[in-house]
Amino acid sequence: MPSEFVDPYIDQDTGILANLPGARTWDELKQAEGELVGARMLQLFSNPPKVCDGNLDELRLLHHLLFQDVYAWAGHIRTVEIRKNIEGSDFFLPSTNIEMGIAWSQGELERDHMLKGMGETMFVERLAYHYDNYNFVHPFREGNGRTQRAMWTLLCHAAGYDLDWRRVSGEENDNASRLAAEDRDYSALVAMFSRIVRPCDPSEPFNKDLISEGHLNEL
Ligand SMILES: Nc1ncnc2c1ncn2[C@@H]1O[C@H](COP(=O)(O)OP(=O)(O)OP(=O)(O)O)[C@@H](O)[C@H]1O
Repeated sequence: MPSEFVDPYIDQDTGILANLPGARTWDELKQAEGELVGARMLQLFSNPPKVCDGNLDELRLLHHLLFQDVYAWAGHIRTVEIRKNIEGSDFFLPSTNIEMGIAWSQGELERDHMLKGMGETMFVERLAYHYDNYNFVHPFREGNGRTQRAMWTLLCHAAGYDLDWRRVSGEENDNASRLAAEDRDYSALVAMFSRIVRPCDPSEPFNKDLISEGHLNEL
């Protein structure tokens, strides 16, 4: 009989993700994550990286920067298979294919010139497509959404658009992501991004209002 799978990221004592702040319940962990990752998010955008092109090293750096106070494995790709906590939902890309999956997704972005030089309608459509590609890989055991929101915010700013995540709920983002992943239907992601993109001058610093309320951190 196959032995039961034991998730090495879970502390067998508490039953939740092993974590550096010492949280012992999911609620405690969510609160600690919110505070610690929120502070790191502000730090990231007070001195943003000059270049962002969606490669795996960059995602790992962003994940490490954001989650270093919470998880010992911050910045490391997952070694287990994961799916959304919905019964019957598909697993994300197998962990052994993560490098290949991000390399492919990044190649797609390069073919689209990192979303540069596009009018708003085209920009939003292509962003939805690429967002779904990265979503499907889910490189990390936890924190993919926040890492990805930081990445897209940086990349889109360089392409001439800011994203106002304050106007998105977690539920809308999850539902739109699920529709794209399961049915190849990008309409809800397109609607979401259409509502939150704003043209910007890439040579100007980030608009502080878009970052300060912590919506990049917790939707
Ligand atoms: N069913 C789904 N299929 C594909 N992607 C999904 C699905 N549901 C949610 N997502 C995406 O996965 C992200 C969440 O991944 P994960 O839980 O690893 O990240 P997080 O940073 O911990 O959470 P959050 O994004 O909620 O703050 C969401 O932001 C969304 O983009």
